[in-house]
Amino acid sequence: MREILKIATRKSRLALWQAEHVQALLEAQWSVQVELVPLSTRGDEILDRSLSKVGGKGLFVKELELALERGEADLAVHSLKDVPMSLPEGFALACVMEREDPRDAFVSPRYGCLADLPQGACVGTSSLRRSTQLKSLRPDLRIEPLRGNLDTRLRKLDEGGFDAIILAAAGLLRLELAERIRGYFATDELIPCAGQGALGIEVRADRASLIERLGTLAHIPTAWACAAEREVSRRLGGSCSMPLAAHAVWLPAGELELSVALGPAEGESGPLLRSIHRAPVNDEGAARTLGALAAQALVDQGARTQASV
Ligand SMILES: NCc1[nH]cc(CCC(=O)O)c1CC(=O)O
Repeated sequence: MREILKIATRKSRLALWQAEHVQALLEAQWSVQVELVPLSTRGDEILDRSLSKVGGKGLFVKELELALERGEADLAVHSLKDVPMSLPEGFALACVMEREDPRDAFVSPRYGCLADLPQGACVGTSSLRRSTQLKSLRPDLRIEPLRGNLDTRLRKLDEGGFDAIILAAAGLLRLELAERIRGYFATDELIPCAGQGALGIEVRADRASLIERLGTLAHIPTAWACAAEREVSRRLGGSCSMPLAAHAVWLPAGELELSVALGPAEGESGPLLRSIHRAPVNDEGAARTLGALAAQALVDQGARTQASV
């Protein structure tokens, strides 16, 4: 009988797309049958409050980890940016896959880009990272909360609640909603979140042979870039209540360039701190060292570290 592998996934259209993507790759590469186990998570259920107030990134992955723990699923496919910097004891990130477009996208029925928006226009986003960077680009804008899965957010835009909204391009591209994108923010203008656009596969840490086999899905340039980005967040005690942006790009000759930005904590005022670092990177350790340097530069500029989550 063929081996059966089960993928735990959230039920949103994007999560299901991502799980089906991994399902197709695994079925094509290994002689296995792959089934999806769709689950509801607290992050999907709580829609009326800002995520930073209700417990952060872990909300999207907790239920999936329970399914792994109970043996009801073998792997969980996550948007890497929703995965906490330190996984709970007993779990491991088996691989990071090739990144989709990491940029943030400008979505609007009327306007082509940020510069087109009239004075005081209303932009929807619930991401502190996006709102602090937007305010620094356009202090006049009114930024209003916008939660829910991609379809919900687009519907709220269509209902006329906002002049524009900002979404990760990756999600829109995966769901074939590219025609909604009016423009892309350059990654040094609106710096993406650590891991944006990449998928991570989580397993139980005791599944050594599964972890080894999943190495075939890994994309090393993405994995190392994301290792640098995630290290910044880990060093600063990253949770999503922290308006932290971290994005690394490969330069010719194997150099990695890491851009970071950190805004004031929610409800506080202060400057948007920024820093750029670059180093030759030949392994994951060197990528993390680059991340640690960038985190230290933010601390030197006055960033406070939070208790680790
Ligand atoms: N925070 C929710 C979330 N998690 C992953 C994506 C999009 C896909 C990705 O960045 O990998 C999104 C939507 C968004 O931020 O617009």
